[in-house]
Amino acid sequence: MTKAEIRNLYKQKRQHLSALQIEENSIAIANQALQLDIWQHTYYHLFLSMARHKEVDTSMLLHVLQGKDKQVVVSKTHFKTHSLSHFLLTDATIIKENSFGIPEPQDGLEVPVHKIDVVFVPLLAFDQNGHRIGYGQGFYDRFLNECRNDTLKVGLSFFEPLDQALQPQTHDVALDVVITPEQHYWF
Ligand SMILES: Nc1nc2c(c(=O)[nH]1)N(C=O)[C@@H](CNc1ccc(C(=O)N[C@@H](CCC(=O)O)C(=O)O)cc1)CN2
Ligand SMILES: Nc1ncnc2c1ncn2[C@@H]1O[C@H](COP(=O)(O)OP(=O)(O)OP(=O)(O)O)[C@@H](O)[C@H]1O
Repeated sequence: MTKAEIRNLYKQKRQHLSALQIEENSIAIANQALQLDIWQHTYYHLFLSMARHKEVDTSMLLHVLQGKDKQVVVSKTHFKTHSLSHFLLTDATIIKENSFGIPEPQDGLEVPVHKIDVVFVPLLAFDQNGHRIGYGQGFYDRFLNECRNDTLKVGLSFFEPLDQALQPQTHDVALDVVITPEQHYWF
């Protein structure tokens, strides 16, 4: 399968999930995350889910992070430059959905990328080497390239890895671990 075919297949697979499956699987992913050795850090980037695209619901993970008193970083999407800017999530942060249905902070304290210790990464599909396919605009490829080498990159997926290996491009940064409802994969 080509990258475009995989992208479309996994978009469809997601659209077939019911609201209950999304909720249960997202809880299972948050519980899997709790088992991992990833909680010794300070700054955690979390993507805020696009409900219309039936992404993993990260609100349970957000509660976990807040319960552990972590610094939570959320991002604003800049479609013109295909870039993200990062803000500390506080009680005062106002979150609004942009025109793509991505909840994002309006303003606040901007966090420099190099401070971020752990990044939870959205994806459509991933392979046995930790390579991922996203929506194809390179937002996370760019962001992960800016991160420190020791920043932990954690993918979240409703589905198990692809059988076929993806051909990585030079800008592709491999994930360190992917969490699915059933298990997790370190690469
Ligand atoms: N929650 C979340 N935030 C994220 C990402 C993500 O995958 N998930 N992104 C990861 O890189 C970036 C945003 N990428 C996006 C890419 C495409 C569309 C979108 O809606 N595109 C088309 C068609 C999509 C479809 O066919 O399903 C549209 O306009 O309808 C939205 C966001 C940055 N922020
Ligand atoms: N670090 C980068 N600098 C410049 N261009 C980049 C960079 N990373 C990715 N791109 C460009 O962005 C486009 C999309 O990349 P790719 O198909 O790998 O996205 P993806 O991993 O599927 O999606 P995403 O990262 O948006 O979730 C490509 O045309 C690629 O050349």
